[in-house]
Amino acid sequence: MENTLHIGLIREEKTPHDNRVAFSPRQCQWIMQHYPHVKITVQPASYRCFTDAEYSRAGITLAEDLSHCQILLGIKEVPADKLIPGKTYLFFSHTKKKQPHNKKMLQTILEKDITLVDYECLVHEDGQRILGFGFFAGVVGAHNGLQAYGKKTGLFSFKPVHACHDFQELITHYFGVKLPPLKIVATGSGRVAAGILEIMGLLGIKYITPEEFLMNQYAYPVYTQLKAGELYLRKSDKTYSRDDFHAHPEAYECRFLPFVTASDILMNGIYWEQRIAPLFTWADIAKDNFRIQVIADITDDTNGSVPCNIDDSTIEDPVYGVDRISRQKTAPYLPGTIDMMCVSNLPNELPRDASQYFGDQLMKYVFEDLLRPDSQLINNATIVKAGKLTPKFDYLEDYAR
Ligand SMILES: NC(=O)c1ccc[n+]([C@@H]2O[C@H](COP(=O)([O-])OP(=O)(O)OC[C@H]3O[C@@H](n4cnc5c(N)ncnc54)[C@H](O)[C@@H]3O)[C@@H](O)[C@H]2O)c1
Repeated sequence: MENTLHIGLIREEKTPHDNRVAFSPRQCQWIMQHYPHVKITVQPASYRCFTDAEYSRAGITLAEDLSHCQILLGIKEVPADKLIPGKTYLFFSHTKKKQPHNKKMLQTILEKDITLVDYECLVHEDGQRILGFGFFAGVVGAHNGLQAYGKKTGLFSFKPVHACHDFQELITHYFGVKLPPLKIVATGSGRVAAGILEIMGLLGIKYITPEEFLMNQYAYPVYTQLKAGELYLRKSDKTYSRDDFHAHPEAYECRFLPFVTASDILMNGIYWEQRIAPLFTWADIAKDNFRIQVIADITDDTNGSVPCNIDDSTIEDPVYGVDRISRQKTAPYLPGTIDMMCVSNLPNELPRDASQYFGDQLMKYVFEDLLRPDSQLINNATIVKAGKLTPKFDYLEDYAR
């Protein structure tokens, strides 16, 4: 058919290889049934969370050569030598903050007359991002944090999430689990926080208001959640306004400190940047009354909102210790350490569910726009159009040349 729109799902070539994908086999099937002029081709990959055979069984064509496709969908950055001239690419480019390691890629995108639409820049009218993997980062991070506490105390044990086929298997794994009394403080209110709360619900951990959490002890596991409004107050008048906080975070102080003496585990899911005050300081960590033993820093900024996040950890080896006095990295689970879970690619432990969720959001809120010749949503997220920086992103000129 002449006006067929060919979409390709590219193989993730960045190393280490990412196992996620923009559409599952069933989602590809659904799209082709509902949009007869759209045809999807999948580039084979041995490490993708859905196998080539699963795409084949769903009736999706697999092909190494995607040169017939107008639109190519990936997840992570595409190595410069793999970029096909003249195509429209969608992926997380990590270029809008002039990230040095992606400079060469952006230069090549300009040279090869490519159009780059960045998933991160696709936003709803109120400015909220449409696409993200935060929910499953929260799920996996909360699980890993609990697992670390179980290992530290010797009180319980879970299997790693990446050993589960999918989220459904993880849920089954939780049946009959009885956790000891413990107190968890979770921070944030976005997707990551929603994932943390999902695990709290699945394990029957009871919600307690922040005020009660600080005052009481419980004979069963409990958690509280601190959103930005509970975490930060303007120094001048002790109030909180969301817009003002987003614009002037440096004018706000952090109110987390009382929770360090009342919690066993911190699950950190806030949005953070340099101008935002950290949750506590090294001096607080060294004090005898610092009760937190395990920190699942899902936000995961090294030396960021959690000062004792001094390094990234990996899915294979997710936890390290930090000595509270010497501030040095140690083996985990020693007396006197805080045990840190600082994995930056948590959704890769549940790639099938994370991909499926991503594809759902893409289908619901972006796909129709992608098919239109002139969509405001897509235009706003287009960093490069046919080899030229768009006006919104022309501040990247010096970085890209
Ligand atoms: N470790 C991992 O694998 C992993 C995976 C995904 C996300 N993350 C990180 O977790 C953190 C939270 O992610 P998320 O998916 O929950 O984000 P989100 O976009 O769903 O939510 C972010 C929250 O921060 C608020 N926010 C947005 N802009 C802000 C600003 N300028 N100042 C203050 N607050 C602002 C929003 O209102 C929202 O409540 C991010 O730092 C993200 O990078 C880590």
